[in-house]
Amino acid sequence: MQINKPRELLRLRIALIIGAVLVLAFMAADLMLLPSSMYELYIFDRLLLQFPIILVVVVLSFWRRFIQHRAYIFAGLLIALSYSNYWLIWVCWEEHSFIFPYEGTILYAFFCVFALGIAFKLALAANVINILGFLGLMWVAPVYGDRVPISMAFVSGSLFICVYARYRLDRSVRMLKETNDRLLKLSKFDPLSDLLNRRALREQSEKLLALSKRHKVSMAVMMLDLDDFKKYNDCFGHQQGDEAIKIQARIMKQVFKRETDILGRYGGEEFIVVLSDIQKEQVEKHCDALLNKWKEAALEHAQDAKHPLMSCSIGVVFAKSAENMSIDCLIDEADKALYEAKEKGKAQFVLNQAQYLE
Ligand SMILES: Nc1nc2c(ncn2[C@@H]2O[C@H](COP(=O)(O)OP(=O)(O)OP(=O)(O)O)[C@@H](O)[C@H]2O)c(=O)[nH]1
Repeated sequence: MQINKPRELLRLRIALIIGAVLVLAFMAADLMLLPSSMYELYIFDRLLLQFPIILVVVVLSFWRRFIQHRAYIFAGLLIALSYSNYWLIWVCWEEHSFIFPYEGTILYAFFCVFALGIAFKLALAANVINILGFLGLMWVAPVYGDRVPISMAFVSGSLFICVYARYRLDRSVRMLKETNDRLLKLSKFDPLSDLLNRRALREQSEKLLALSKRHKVSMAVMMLDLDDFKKYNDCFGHQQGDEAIKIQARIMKQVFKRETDILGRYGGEEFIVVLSDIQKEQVEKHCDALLNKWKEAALEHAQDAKHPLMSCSIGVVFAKSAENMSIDCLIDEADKALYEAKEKGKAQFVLNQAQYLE
């Protein structure tokens, strides 16, 4: 997914500052709880361990590749903050026989995973390391006495819920993105031919026309129409007719391969190709290629059709310069050329040069 880097960076820095402010707020609350003999130790942990760790991450956020590596950095931050808390719990117990609360560990996990956005797999890894660390701490320093088992269950359970919630969230976002991509495709592409639909065809053609005008390059618009398609449908059925439409689309994709070539279904059995920066001779070659590919396909036509094999007629308008052109007038001209091709006996192309429009 594309992200807006400056905005994402700003959002993350704000989240880090909020995190630092929260640490400060909790410091005020903790200092009310702690005996004064422990102030020095506590302030060392918060101001000389946790604050610098957060500061390092803020500084890292100015690194060019921070966005790419942010999940690893935040996972590291979560582990470092949690272990600095474990150290404080341990030293408070060892040196002052003071029972320091463990709830901060849970808060760090939720903050880093959701506010900073550590994705599921890294969140899982970091929280497993933190759970193991807490279990290890309880093993070497059973600070909470009778409450050790429930404390271990509480920390493990909370961190597990944090990771599971992240998994559900990531899954929902992924599903939403997939649905969004599908809807975007549906809104742009014709499902039968997988070519651009009429609306997207118009939008992209307008853009290509504007570019062609700016760069003063040529343009060509082709209109393709399957010959005697009604007879084909009547003879072989609508479903076979759909197959012929798919073949037409496949042939078009085989012939037009440039990234800028615009291929679309204009409606029914009519298709449009818009080309830019192309020579007239190349356009003619493309038309021959389209007609030949239909011959190679050798799709039997209805008996009363003009030709024994399925074919298409092509009307082309070629403009050396796109100046003073509009997409509508180019399509109109291509349509007239198509009519000529049909009149002349179908299975052929007629190319008109749009001189009078220049
Ligand atoms: N199978 C199928 N048929 C379609 C589709 N869209 C339009 N058609 C059919 O295409 C046929 C077009 O017929 P006409 O416009 O008379 O043209 P034609 O029979 O190809 O005759 P010429 O253009 O003169 O060669 C109609 O019978 C439509 O029902 C589609 O998506 N699938």
